[in-house]
Parts: sequence; C-alpha cells; structure tokens
Amino acid sequence: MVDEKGMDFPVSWDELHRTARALAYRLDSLGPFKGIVAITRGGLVPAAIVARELELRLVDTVCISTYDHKDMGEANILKGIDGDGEGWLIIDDLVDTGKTAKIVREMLPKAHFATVFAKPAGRPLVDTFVTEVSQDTWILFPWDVELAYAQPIRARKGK
Ligand SMILES: O=P(O)(O)OC[C@H]1O[C@H](OP(=O)(O)OP(=O)(O)O)[C@H](O)[C@@H]1O
Ligand SMILES: Nc1nc2[nH]cnc2c(=O)[nH]1
Ligand SMILES: [Mg+2]
Repeated sequence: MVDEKGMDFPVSWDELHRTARALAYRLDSLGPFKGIVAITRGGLVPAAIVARELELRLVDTVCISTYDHKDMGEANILKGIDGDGEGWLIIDDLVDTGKTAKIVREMLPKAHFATVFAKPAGRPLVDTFVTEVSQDTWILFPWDVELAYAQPIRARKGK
C-alpha cells in the first residue's frame, strides 16, 4: 500500500527471523553482554531471537510508546531501568526518526544499541543494525498483519 507515509515494506516471519539472526551474528563478536534490554513492544520478538542465539537469559524491558499505527505522538515512557547500561545490549525492531533511540540512549548511555532495521534519520543513533530502508518506507511487521485478499497490481492502478 502507498499512502502519505510512503510505500509499505512487509516483512514475513521467515525474513524477520533470518534478519534478526544476522543481527545476532554481528553482535556476537561485539560482546559478551550481561543481558538484553528489549524496547517494547517492537523489540520483544527480535530480542527473543537474539537472546537465543547469544545464549543470554537475562532479559529486561524499557517500555516506550510513541506511535499509534503510523501517527507519531509524544514518547510515553511507561517503564525505565536503573544504571548506565554498561555491558548491556539494547534491542529494538527499528529506528525511524530516532526519537525513541535518543530517549533510550540518554537512559542507558553505556549500552550497545542494536536494531534490525534502520531508516536514514535514525541511523546515526544505532551502534549495529542489519537492513537500511528509505525514510519514506513503512515497515509492516508480521505481528501487525493478517493474510487477506490482495488486489492485482494493475487493478490497484485503475487500469
Ligand atoms: O525512531 P522512532 O521515530 O522513534 O520510531 C521507532 C520506534 O517506533 C516503534 O515503536 P512504537 O512507538 O510504535 O511502539 P511499539 O514498539 O509498541 O509498536 C518502533 O518499535 C520503534 O521503537
Ligand atoms: N511498524 C512500524 N513501526 C514504526 N515506527 C516508526 N516507524 C515505523 C515503521 O516503519 N514500521
Ligand atoms: Mg517500539
């Protein structure tokens, strides 16, 4: 779908699993880490995959909500975390504007911040990521979609 936020970029469970494993592979050489801080909710599934691959069993959360689907609002910090993050690995699904990443980095300045996807505006705030997508792309994660009828491309263009 194309709307004012740009083109949707749907990601399947398989693709997400493969890309999160690629992230774990890169992070393995940057550790060892004490544990993972998952940024809810989007970071939960990638954090589970990375925790499995890096054999990390200590997993905490920072809970932040910024978007209502595609609409950005004020960042609402529902749960923070103590300490400066030294030795910890922060995992989120993506950085877009970098608003969430900036808050988390200020909260845990010594942690390593990693995401599966990065858009250009947020990219400088991430230490490690795997796939860059353009700023006007909206990533659709498998937990946000269901299988449904898709109109043929020609019909969508009204031909
Ligand atoms: O770089 P930004 O512009 O801050 O956008 C990135 C953040 O937006 C999404 O979270 P959202 O606030 O939608 O909450 P959710 O993870 O619960 O879906 C996504 O999971 C990132 O955490
Ligand atoms: N699912 C999803 N959430 C976001 N939050 C900020 N940008 C995005 C995006 O591209 N996809
Ligand atoms: Mg999020």
